[in-house]
Amino acid sequence: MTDHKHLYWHQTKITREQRSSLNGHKSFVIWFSGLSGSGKSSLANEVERMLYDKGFKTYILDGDNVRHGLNRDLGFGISERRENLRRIGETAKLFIDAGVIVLAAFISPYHEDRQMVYSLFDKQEVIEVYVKCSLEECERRDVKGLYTKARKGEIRDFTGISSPYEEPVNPDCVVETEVLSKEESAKQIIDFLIESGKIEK
Ligand SMILES: Nc1ncnc2c1ncn2[C@@H]1O[C@H](COP(=O)(O)OS(=O)(=O)O)[C@@H](OP(=O)(O)O)[C@H]1O
Ligand SMILES: Nc1ncnc2c1ncn2[C@@H]1O[C@H](COP(=O)(O)OP(=O)(O)O)[C@@H](O)[C@H]1O
Repeated sequence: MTDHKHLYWHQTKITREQRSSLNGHKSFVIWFSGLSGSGKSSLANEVERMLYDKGFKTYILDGDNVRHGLNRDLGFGISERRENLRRIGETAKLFIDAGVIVLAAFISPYHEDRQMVYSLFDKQEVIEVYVKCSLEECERRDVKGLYTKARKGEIRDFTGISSPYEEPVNPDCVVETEVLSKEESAKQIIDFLIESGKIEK
């Protein structure tokens, strides 16, 4: 374990409040959790486009992309998924401090790990979105052909097949991507952000 007792927190001259005020909006994280193929990336991109069009500063953190760089050393075992989310949480925190709205799209399959990530933030800084779609439909979509490979035993610990997905217990939004179009799903989230006072119209 690294010894942190000789580290000191440096207070910056420009505060988060000043950055928010310059941007003209609050910063927070929208955390999209759901099975592979449930629609996390598509939805995060659609919501980002809508926010961008309204002039908000945004950034997407996405499972596949982050695992190409920052988390390229991590696999899909229980402890590696946990470390994956911890690093992403800390990264999201930096973006929030910078005044940016973060859209985080990660399977984040374990209840305990999601709680660990959310505990890094103030309660009002995190919105949990459950991107809900049945395993059958995700497999039917099989966007990247991963379910076929997982069924053949070519991918270990694949969520929904050989690794668990624990549904969010009390999410702020449940988006049913099997029923709604991409645009309707994104609009549901934008409406929630407005109703909950996170953004103005
Ligand atoms: N074993 C296994 N299980 C699940 N997913 C796998 C696996 N191996 C590779 N992939 C690809 O990695 C993407 C999920 O990464 P995440 O960082 O979101 O996963 S996690 O939150 O740490 O569980 C996931 O992306 P999405 O399909 O966008 O969810 C897959 O493309
Ligand atoms: N309401 C919806 N929201 C998001 N994606 C949807 C929706 N309806 C259908 N889809 C489709 O489901 C697939 C989801 O893929 P993707 O966004 O990569 O999922 P994930 O990031 O969860 O793996 C895309 O082909 C997308 O067009």
